[in-house]
Amino acid sequence: MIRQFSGEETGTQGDMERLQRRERLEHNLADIGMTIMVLSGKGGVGKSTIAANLALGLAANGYRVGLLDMDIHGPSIPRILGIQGHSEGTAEGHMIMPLDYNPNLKVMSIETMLRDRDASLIWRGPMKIRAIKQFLADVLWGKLDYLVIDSPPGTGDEPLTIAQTIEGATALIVTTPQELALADVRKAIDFCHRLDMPILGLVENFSSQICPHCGKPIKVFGQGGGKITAKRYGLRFLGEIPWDDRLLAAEDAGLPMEAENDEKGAMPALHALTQQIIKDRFKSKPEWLNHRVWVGI
Ligand SMILES: Nc1ncnc2c1ncn2[C@@H]1O[C@H](COP(=O)(O)OP(=O)(O)OP(=O)(O)O)[C@@H](O)[C@H]1O
Repeated sequence: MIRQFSGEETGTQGDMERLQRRERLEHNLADIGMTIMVLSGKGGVGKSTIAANLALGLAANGYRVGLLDMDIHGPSIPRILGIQGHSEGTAEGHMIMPLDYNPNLKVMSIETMLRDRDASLIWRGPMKIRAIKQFLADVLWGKLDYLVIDSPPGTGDEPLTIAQTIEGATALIVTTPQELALADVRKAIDFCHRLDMPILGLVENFSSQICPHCGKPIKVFGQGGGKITAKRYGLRFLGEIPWDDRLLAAEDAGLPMEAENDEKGAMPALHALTQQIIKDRFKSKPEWLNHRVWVGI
C-alpha cells in the first residue's frame, strides 16, 4: 500500500505521469509481502553485507525475495553478489526487469542500469527521489514474500522516500559496537520513530574478531554497545556478527557464502537473523503497522 506519493513533475503532463506511476506503484506494491529497509547511522558498518546475506538466506529458505540496492552513490550489491549483467526493459518498454540471481532472488541496483559501472552519479535530491520511485513503480518485481532494501548510510533522501512511499516498510538497523557508530544509530532510531516506521531490531556487526593465535575473541570496536542501545530504546537485539575473513574474501570475489549449515565465524549469527525474520513475516499483522516501534514478541 502506498503511504504518500509526491512527484516532482509539474503541470498537466506531470499530473498524468504522476497518476500513471502511482497506479503502477500500487499494483507493484500490492504483490510485495514484507518490506525490510536495512539502515545504519554510519557508513561501512556492514549494511550491504547484511542486506545481501539476509536476502540470500530468505531465498535459500524458499521465499521469493527482491533485493533492491538503494545506495545510489555507492552501490555494493552487484559486486557482493558478483552480478555482471545489465537490467533490461520489458518487451513493451514500460517496465524494467530485475536480474534473476537465482530462482528465488531478484536483484535491482542503479549500477546494473549503467553502461560504465565505475561512473559516478552526480545527482541532487529530486533526481534521487525520482529514481527511487521508479525502482518501486517501474521494476517488474512480480510476487514477492520479501523486499529487502539496502539503503545508504544516514537519514537522507533515500530512506526518507522509501519510508514515505511504502506503508508498512520496516527497518532493520545495523551498527558496530563503538560509541561513534552508536551516536549515529540513535539518529537512525529517531528517524524511524518520527516516520512511524516499525523497527524490526538492531544488529551489531564487527562484534569481535577471533585471534588467529589463541582462538579467543578480540573486541576490536569495544563491547556490548549494540545490546545496550537496543535495551535503552526498547528494541529487539538481533545478534552479534563477528568479523569473518571468509565473508570479506567471498564478497571481494563476488561469490557470497551460504550461511546454511556453516557453523563458523559470522554464519551462525547471519543464519539466526534470517530465521528470526522468517518468524516475523508471519507476525506482520496490520495491528503493528501503526506502532511507533515494533519491539517484536
Ligand atoms: N562480519 C564481517 N566480517 C568481515 N568482513 C565484513 C563483515 N561485515 C562486512 N564486512 C566487509 O566490510 C566492508 C564494508 O561492508 P559493507 O559494504 O557491507 O558496509 P556498508 O555499511 O554497506 O557500507 P556503505 O556505507 O559503504 O554502504 C566490506 O568489504 C565487507 O565485505
